[in-house]
Amino acid sequence: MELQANWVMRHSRTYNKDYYFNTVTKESRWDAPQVTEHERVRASHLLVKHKDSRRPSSWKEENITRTKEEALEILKEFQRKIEDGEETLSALATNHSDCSSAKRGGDLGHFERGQMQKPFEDTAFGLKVGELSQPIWTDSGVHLILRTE
Ligand SMILES: O=C(N[C@H](Cc1nc2ccccc2[nH]1)C(=O)O)c1cc2ccccc2s1
Repeated sequence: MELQANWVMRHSRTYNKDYYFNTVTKESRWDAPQVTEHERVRASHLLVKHKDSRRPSSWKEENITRTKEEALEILKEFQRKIEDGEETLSALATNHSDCSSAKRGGDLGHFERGQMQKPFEDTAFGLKVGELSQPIWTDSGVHLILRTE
């Protein structure tokens, strides 16, 4: 089982059982300190909506009529540019994201679990800082997510 940083398992001869020792704080415990996953993350995203999106409208386009397939093709082209280092997600989100966060380079700020649509949350919490997601679908459309904190 993964231990939190600086914790090591030791064996107590007095009680003949294992205990846990923090090499930095010198604290010792009988119970293993569980790894608590990060409580909140910060992420930016680029959203391409389609005609069946929850709100098929954006600052860019009053009435969005593209199909889901077209939205995905558009997003995959953005993904290629970001992965090739040709463009940044922030620059592409500013000009092309159908989310109002486009005005902030796609930055959504910090959020905890329970705040965003589940597929988005699960993907964001599964990313390492600096990692870009694959295209993911929510009721809003198809997104690329970049975890920033
Ligand atoms: O829900 C929003 N915008 C929707 C589109 C959308 N749907 C999302 C679903 C998950 C994460 C971000 C998402 N953005 C819209 O503009 O139709 C948000 C905009 C902003 C702006 C700043 C910070 C948070 C948010 S959440």
